[in-house]
Amino acid sequence: MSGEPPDHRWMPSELIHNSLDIGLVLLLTYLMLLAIGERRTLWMVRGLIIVMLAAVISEKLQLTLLNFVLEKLVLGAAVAMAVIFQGEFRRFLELLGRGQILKLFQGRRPAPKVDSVIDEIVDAVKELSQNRTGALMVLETFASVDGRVFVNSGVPLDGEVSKELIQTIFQPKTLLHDGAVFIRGSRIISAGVILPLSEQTTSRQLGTRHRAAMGITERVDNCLCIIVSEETGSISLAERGVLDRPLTSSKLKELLEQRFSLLVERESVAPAWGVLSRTIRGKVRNLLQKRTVNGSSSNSSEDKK
Ligand SMILES: Nc1ncnc2c1ncn2[C@@H]1O[C@H](COP(=O)(O)OP(=O)(O)OP(=O)(O)O)[C@@H](O)[C@H]1O
Repeated sequence: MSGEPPDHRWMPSELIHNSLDIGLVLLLTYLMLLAIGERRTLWMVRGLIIVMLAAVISEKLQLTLLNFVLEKLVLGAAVAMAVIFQGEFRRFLELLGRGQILKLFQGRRPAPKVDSVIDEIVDAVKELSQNRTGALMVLETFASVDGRVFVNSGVPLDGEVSKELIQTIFQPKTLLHDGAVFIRGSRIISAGVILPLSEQTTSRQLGTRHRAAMGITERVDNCLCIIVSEETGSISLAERGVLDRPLTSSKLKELLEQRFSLLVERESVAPAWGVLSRTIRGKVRNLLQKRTVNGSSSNSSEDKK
């Protein structure tokens, strides 16, 4: 009869059906977690699952307003995560399509540890200093550095930070030894980078390598510069336009552990966040530039009139 209220009681078959449904969703989620395999990302996915469960419970308890809010939250979070983890989704779907889903259960290349990245840099600096090989390194810290601040962005490398790679780059016979190396997290992004020089008057001992380190750190707050002097082998660290020198390698390690560790962890644990934020910032910048160009062209056409 159409006038009868709907029966909200769960039938056994409905219960079995729902359990199967939930079981399959959990299995799919588990496979996704294996595909993602990063600690902070796992927390985010777990957070989403908790919100989803809360939405289901609020629906069962007929808390209409709460359920409405939670459903919208789940939808928004799911869309955001699809954007953030597009790489992981692609990997998951690729493995599924190729019938290689078992690969998810095999170990992934371990993310580089913060300490090991700093150790590699400090070991390289120590040897460069002992051999009196000049070196200049820009290290991104708490946010990404806009490459346009460099006078010349050098040669792209995108290699894992290692003592051997850093030492090789700065050998005087290599084509890349002139200029700075740019390090983001555990990656050497580029070499042969030309930095803007500082206008500050410095000690006569300090030439353009040190002025370049001061110049970039004056302009960019979220970076550090390590300098190894070719003349004296002394180690310096530049931050916000100020040189801390001379440093021992153990002091350098201590300073890097205080300042550099966060970024390395961020890049190795949740690389997708970095990519997403850079993409969004790039899009906003392009949009603003377009608006400025449109604004100035419409102004000039009005002027002509
Ligand atoms: N603007 C710059 N950006 C990046 N690297 C630079 C820049 N200017 C100079 N360099 C690097 O510094 C080297 C020259 O160092 P210079 O001798 O002038 O400096 P310094 O501060 O006295 O260092 P050192 O103590 O090693 O001699 C260049 O060969 C080049 O590799």
